[in-house]
Amino acid sequence: MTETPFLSLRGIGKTYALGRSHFGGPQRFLHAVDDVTLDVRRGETLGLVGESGCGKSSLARVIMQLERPTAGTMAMDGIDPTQLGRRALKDARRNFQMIFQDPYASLNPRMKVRAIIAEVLRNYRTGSEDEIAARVEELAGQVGLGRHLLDRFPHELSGGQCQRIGIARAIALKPRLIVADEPVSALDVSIQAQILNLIVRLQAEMGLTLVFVSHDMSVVSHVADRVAVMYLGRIVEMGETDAIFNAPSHPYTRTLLAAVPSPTPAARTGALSLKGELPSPLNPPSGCHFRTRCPYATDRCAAERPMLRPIQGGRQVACHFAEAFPTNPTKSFETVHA
Ligand SMILES: Nc1ncnc2c1ncn2[C@@H]1O[C@H](COP(=O)(O)OP(=O)(O)OP(=O)(O)O)[C@@H](O)[C@H]1O
Repeated sequence: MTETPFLSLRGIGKTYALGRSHFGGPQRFLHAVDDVTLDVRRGETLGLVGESGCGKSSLARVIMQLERPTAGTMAMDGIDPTQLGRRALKDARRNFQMIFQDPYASLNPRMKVRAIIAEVLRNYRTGSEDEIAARVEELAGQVGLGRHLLDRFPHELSGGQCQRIGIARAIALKPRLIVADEPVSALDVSIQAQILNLIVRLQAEMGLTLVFVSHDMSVVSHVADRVAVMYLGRIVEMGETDAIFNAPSHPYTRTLLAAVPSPTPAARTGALSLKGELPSPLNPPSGCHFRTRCPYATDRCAAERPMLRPIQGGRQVACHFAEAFPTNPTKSFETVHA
């Protein structure tokens, strides 16, 4: 029997209504997330990658129920959180927490670290004041935050230390799922590995299901079991991390891998460089959203949206020509339309 995934998204969409342009005309809608279907297994780490503006954060916020989806259904540990009222949603939130990109912005500057971490525990009435105080110390130890820092204010701490506080808050209620939205991209490169290692260690120790959002393929390769690549609101490729890195199938995935400084040699062979600007999500190209930047696009790509579908090698790809692309990356792309 196959295991029920911890998180299931089916046809999830998030559309923002933007009002009319300066010149009048019809109301404009921005499809930040467009028909996303995916599963995340219990205890698995799914990396969500794509360039800025592709909808990663919008999808993360929808999963966290910080925003409601405008289309589709979802299930989290068997319940559909979009159907919960405010009180039930607050209860359910114990089980899913978020780590934010900007560690300073997500912390109250007027509170000491001890109170910042305790706040989450008090909100959920997890115990007496003594128990909460003890739990704060325990959490500080778990995330590698020196106890002497608990009586400081956020502005007295480094970015890495602030992110450790953000992580302590996220794990305080022993959640089952964490969504980490670019958790290291605001940090010094020298600190990034420490924070990544901390997240990976906690994920393993706590058996967490983790959705890890990043624009950086090399960061994702360190943490994710599987990777979903997003482009203009849609998933274009999804599969095991090794498979994606060793033999990326979608032309967009290849362009992302080309930007990775020291990828596996196999991934680099046949890598493409991205041409042109990201089209406006207000007016995405017809058919395949990627076609305007794809060297292999044909008339079919403008006329027909490629759906995400399984191909050889245990991955799903949204490209009409996925089979034609060499799974052996030492073969050239020029063979695609030969
Ligand atoms: N509240 C909002 N109202 C209107 N448009 C929005 C809103 N939030 C996001 N968008 C738009 O939705 C699109 C996707 O944004 P989103 O932040 O989800 O992408 P992203 O991949 O996470 O990018 P970044 O890494 O820059 O945050 C962008 O065009 C963005 O301008």
